[in-house]
Amino acid sequence: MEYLELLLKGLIVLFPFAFHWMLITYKWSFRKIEKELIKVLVTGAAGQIGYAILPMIARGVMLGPNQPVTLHLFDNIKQVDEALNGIKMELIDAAFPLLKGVIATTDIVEACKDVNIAVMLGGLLRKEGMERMDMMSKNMSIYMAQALALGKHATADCKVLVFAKPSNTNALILKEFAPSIPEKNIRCLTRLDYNRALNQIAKRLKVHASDVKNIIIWGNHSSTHHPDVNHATFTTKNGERLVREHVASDHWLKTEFINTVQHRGLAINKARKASSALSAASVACDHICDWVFRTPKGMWVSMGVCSDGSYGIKLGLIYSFPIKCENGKWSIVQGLKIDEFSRAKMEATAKELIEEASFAKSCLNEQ
Ligand SMILES: NC(=O)C1=CN([C@@H]2O[C@H](COP(=O)(O)OP(=O)(O)OC[C@H]3O[C@@H](n4cnc5c(N)ncnc54)[C@H](O)[C@@H]3O)[C@@H](O)[C@H]2O)C=CC1
Ligand SMILES: O=C([O-])CC(=O)C(=O)O
Repeated sequence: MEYLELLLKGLIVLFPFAFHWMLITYKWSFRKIEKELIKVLVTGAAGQIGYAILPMIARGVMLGPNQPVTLHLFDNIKQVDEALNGIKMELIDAAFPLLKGVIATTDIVEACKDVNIAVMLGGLLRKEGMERMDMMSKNMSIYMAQALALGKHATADCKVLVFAKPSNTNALILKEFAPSIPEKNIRCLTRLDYNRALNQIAKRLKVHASDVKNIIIWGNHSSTHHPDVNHATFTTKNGERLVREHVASDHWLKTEFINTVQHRGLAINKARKASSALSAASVACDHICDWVFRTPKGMWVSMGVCSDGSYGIKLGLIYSFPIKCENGKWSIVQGLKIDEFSRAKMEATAKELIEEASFAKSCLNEQ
């Protein structure tokens, strides 16, 4: 009887503590499920790629199925003001569970406010008869202005992915004019070239693209980039095999393969009379997903990043390298053997980037 009384008294004393503890654990378990909101800026959002990528981001393709997002849509041409609002209405109507808000604006400051990720699609496409240098100089001043706004208004660790061409050099300008954003966070997209190369090899070997890995895209996202298969492998029933040995045609690898990959964008442009929006949007999600989470074990991808001098590439150039990622951090895959053929191609594409960079500098000095 005494024991029972003692136990009862003990329970009465302990109950408020136990209840409090239960409340805290309950709140914590909720916090674990509810991830912090990520704000994603898409510039040039009223364009072709914008229309393809926005629903992908809202559906969790880029940042995972549990990640709530707010989308910041920016486009700067007056006529697109209405189009932007139309896209906003569509995004709302689709009722994506992860989409917590949409801002559609032609004001770059409002667009950049506190964004965690910036997908830079905005820019001028080269029209027929337009000089490449003309297109480049116009896009460079656009990137300078947007870099200033991003540097001032985005979050300090904002991750930036540049699409708009010349994408490596636009990213370089962004790096120069947004010094508050760590240079490790400024990238350009060469994943499309990478995936295109996987597909050409897969077709040749009669396997699926997902069975092929570790091709490298070196250099510029232009027709000088070099798709290198010297370290690439593919999966068979009997284990991994070297692509180069099984293709068994150096001639094909050095001519048709490279040429097809380098000019695939042009071929699609000719066929569609528009850029490769669907595939570009999809691989941009692959790029950011790998960057935020990780590249699968034993596998690398290609991304345009700021050169640290690896493989003899000029320090500071935005150049496509083999990249591994883990938990938001990335590194250039080191120690790969480079043959004479690849070395010459890597230098040629670096030379083009050096020329673009000095052209950019001269354009910006004139302003
Ligand atoms: N790196 C890559 O792998 C790829 C790059 N691209 C490039 O991505 C860019 C976008 O392609 P699309 O969506 O097909 O082009 P698009 O012409 O359909 O859209 C571009 C959008 O940018 C907007 N824009 C123009 N000037 C702007 C400025 N100053 N600020 C903000 N927005 C501005 C336009 O109003 C338009 O809505 C192009 O430069 C294209 O060449 C395309 C495919 C692959
Ligand atoms: O030329 C374009 O706008 C499209 C492009 O970069 C590509 O498909 O690789």
